[in-house]
Amino acid sequence: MPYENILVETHGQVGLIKLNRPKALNALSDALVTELAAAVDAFEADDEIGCIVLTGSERAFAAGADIKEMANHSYMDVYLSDFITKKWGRVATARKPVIAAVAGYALGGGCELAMMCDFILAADTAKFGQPEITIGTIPGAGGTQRLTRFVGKSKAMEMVLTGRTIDAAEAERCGLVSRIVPAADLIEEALKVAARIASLSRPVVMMAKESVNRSYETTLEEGIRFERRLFHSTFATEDQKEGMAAFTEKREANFRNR
Ligand SMILES: CC(C)=CC(=O)SCCNC(=O)CCNC(=O)[C@H](O)C(C)(C)COP(=O)(O)OP(=O)(O)OC[C@H]1O[C@@H](n2cnc3c(N)ncnc32)[C@H](O)[C@@H]1OP(=O)(O)O
Repeated sequence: MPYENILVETHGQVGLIKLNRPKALNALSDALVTELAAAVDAFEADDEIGCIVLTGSERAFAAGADIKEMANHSYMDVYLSDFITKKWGRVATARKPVIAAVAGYALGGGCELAMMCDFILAADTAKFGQPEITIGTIPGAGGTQRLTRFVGKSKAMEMVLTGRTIDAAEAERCGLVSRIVPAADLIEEALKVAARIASLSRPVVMMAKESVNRSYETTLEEGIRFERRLFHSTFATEDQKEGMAAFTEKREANFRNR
């Protein structure tokens, strides 16, 4: 599929998706979100790819849903089409790991998109916020739910009720991002981390991701039971045998994703 609003590259076993509407600060138009979902589908289906990096430009990861496109939607338009449809959430349902590499603005749907990824690497220029309240609406792509789980009720409430934007340092302090890197090194660092993940056992990486994600959806007791079952399952893989043999034999593991 030819893309007009994103750029897609492969770097070894890493798939890179770059949002590319520079004149609109990567505002998430319907066309862009459709292309993004298709690119994630393609990387998920590609056996060569073990990890995905999602990024924007130096100025903006994404400045939110496309306000100009949605401004005149009626209630019936958004209700009947279930606006913020399933394709918005495609990143969140990816089974392969997805890293958000965020520089500049990640606002509204942009912040929500970053939070759908498995973790966020932030450039020192990154700015996060949910400013929907300032344009007469509320977050609609998971912001009130995911942000609260990341940063806790008090900061999420302040951000959602005032639209206040936080910088990279505050985002790191409150656990929204895993770490901050200089803007000039962001993509290189994200690709390096992604390549490391992609070099590990793919099924075991997927189990680890699934288990961490379960912690958001269940009780501690159920989550620990779920983790134990997946932990047991790793012993049915060839890669667990290879990984532990390689440790014992003091050599690099050669995972075969089996
Ligand atoms: C997912 C759901 C349910 C909701 C949402 O996401 S609602 C959107 C939330 N986001 C926002 O409210 C942020 C809107 N943008 C801004 O506040 C500013 O653009 C800025 C603070 C990010 C940057 O300001 P700056 O002065 O540096 O740049 P601008 O001249 O304002 O923007 C450049 C260019 O981009 C267009 N733009 C920016 N954001 C959006 C957007 N979300 N939707 C559509 N277009 C956007 C902006 O209009 C301008 O283009 P023009 O010069 O052609 O008007």
